[in-house]
Amino acid sequence: MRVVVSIGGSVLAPDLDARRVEDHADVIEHLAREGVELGAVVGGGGVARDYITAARDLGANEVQLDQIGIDVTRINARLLIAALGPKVDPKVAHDYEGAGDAIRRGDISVMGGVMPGQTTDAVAAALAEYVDADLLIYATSADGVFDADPNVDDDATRYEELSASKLVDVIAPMSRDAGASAPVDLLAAKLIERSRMRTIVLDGTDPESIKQAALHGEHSGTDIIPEGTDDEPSYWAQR
Ligand SMILES: Nc1ncnc2c1ncn2[C@@H]1O[C@H](COP(=O)(O)OP(=O)(O)O)[C@@H](O)[C@H]1O
Ligand SMILES: O=c1ccn([C@@H]2O[C@H](COP(=O)(O)OP(=O)(O)O)[C@@H](O)[C@H]2O)c(=O)[nH]1
Repeated sequence: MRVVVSIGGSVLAPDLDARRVEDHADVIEHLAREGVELGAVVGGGGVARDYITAARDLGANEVQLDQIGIDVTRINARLLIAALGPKVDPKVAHDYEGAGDAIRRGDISVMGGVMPGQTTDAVAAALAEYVDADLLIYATSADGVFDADPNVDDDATRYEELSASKLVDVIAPMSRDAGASAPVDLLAAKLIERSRMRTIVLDGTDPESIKQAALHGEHSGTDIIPEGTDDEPSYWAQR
């Protein structure tokens, strides 16, 4: 089974805490020991937002801000690599071929951002499509996709299940500025739709939830189900 996990910066690095990174690395290593082939994509978190805010005040344009964001995601990727054992590719992959090669030879590959105009959500969706992953997991700071921002609207309701095309509709009105918050970005939603990738969006604050979702499909977030697929995938039934 091949899984791509997107660990949002809000989950891995809201601030710098070695213990939190270690806990996520432990789960990734556990999954690898269970025979799961893994790509991990990490976001920029609070540090990226602080840099982006400061650079915006200094007059940087959105592409320059994205470039700063990408640099920070790659620093966070290095942090996760530092916490992972010998089965990780020690290089932060800067493109999908590099990540795919590492995953195919049995290493865990870690990526950050790759280009302006998107977020690491899109990187994770493209990597999942490129390596023909069985499953894409977004570990973010909200427990799934809601019909409004749950941190702002007390009446926001979580979708237990969404088609990819409905996901696109929910995400489309959200901001695309550097540092914006959304459970997944619009390009990611479009890539999930075209690749028909089975996807889970969950609260990754407790990394155990990533483990349960990857190994058993159990979680309390949102399932993005490819249209026309009703059955549970066979890799979960086998466990
Ligand atoms: N419709 C929505 N459903 C879920 N979360 C949303 C929604 N709209 C906005 N958000 C916000 O998006 C945040 C996740 O974005 P972000 O902090 O960038 O996460 P990550 O670090 O995982 O990329 C959530 O904490 C939530 O406040
Ligand atoms: O391929 C990428 C990945 C990231 N970013 C920039 O880096 C920021 C931080 O990345 P991300 O949003 O994925 O981090 P998170 O929200 O998970 O903290 C984004 O807002 C973008 O400005 C980018 O331009 N291209």
